[in-house]
Amino acid sequence: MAATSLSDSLPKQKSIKAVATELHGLTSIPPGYNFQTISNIVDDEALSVSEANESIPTIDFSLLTSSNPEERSKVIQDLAKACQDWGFFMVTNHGVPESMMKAMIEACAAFFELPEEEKQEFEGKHVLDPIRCGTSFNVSVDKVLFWRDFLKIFLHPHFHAPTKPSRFSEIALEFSKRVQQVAKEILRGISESLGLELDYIDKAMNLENGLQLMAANLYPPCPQPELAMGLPPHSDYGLVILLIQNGIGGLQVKHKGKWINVNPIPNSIIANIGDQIEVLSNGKYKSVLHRAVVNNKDTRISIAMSHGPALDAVVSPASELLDSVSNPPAYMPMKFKEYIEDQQSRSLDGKSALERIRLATS
Ligand SMILES: O=C(O)CCC(=O)C(=O)O
Ligand SMILES: [Fe+2]
Repeated sequence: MAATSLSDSLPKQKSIKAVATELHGLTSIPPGYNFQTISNIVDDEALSVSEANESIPTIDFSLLTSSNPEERSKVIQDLAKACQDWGFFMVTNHGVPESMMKAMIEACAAFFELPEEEKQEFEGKHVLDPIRCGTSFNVSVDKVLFWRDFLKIFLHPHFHAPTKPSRFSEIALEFSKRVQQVAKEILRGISESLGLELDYIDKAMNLENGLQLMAANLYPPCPQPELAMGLPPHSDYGLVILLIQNGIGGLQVKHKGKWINVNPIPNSIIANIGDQIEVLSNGKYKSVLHRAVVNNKDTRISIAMSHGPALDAVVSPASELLDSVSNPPAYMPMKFKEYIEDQQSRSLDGKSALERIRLATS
């Protein structure tokens, strides 16, 4: 007889879509979704959302591929500044057609609309299963449930897609190729901005076999948005993450101790630096805490496209950037696959995965 794990014997956690539908018309959330019960007071400075009209910087992607050396060097400087000061930026003129971004969002919306039994076919068990849908973050360890359903798919080096809804696979294949080109060009720019060879990251991280992952997130309207949380503060694994959304806000970025609402320029793509760039740059570019808050009116969908090293690549600070006296290595080398397994199997908690490989440098 096949061994059953504990999670197999527990009742299945309902999707937030199903919970929100059942709540329709009610004014309070089930107690298990109250994020306030676990957020600690020290972090509550974190609850203050900046009133100032601050905005994450913008990078004009078309200049990254410019043949004019002055334009290129200017945008590399802008990129360096955006990575150092914010870790987040909006990418404009990226060349991914608006119709393709819309089609991808609609395909994800249609997936979440599937009957619950049909979605259950894609309920992966292991964090490295190539197609995995579920709710919250990791229900076997989450201390409270998050107001979020997700669909995670590995798109590269091997392409996977759910067989339903019917055009999902076709749309995802086209979208993933276009977005991967944008990510690769940004990573060339980041290499250059760090003073490394243009293709340093490409080679060192074996991007030919790099992991591209789609994480589609669904956040239905919530009757008590101030008590619930879509995704708690976290940084992302990977090198660079490119995110699109269905025009509804909810992403907040922590900047200088305050949460800043991200209001993207229409049709831009939001980019952020992942933990593996923090390691590779030896902390010069830091992955930045962000979270997804929910609202009581609109269903929000976001799609985060994560671009990482090959699963078996070992990520360590680039030796070219190190100096035994002034810049000793600040992170332990770690295989990307092991990093993902570690980060995804615990509860999502700030930058705790990166903390575990940080070295004392003084
Ligand atoms: O929904 C969002 O805007 C954030 C999503 C996110 O941070 C993630 O999927 O890692
Ligand atoms: Fe994230």
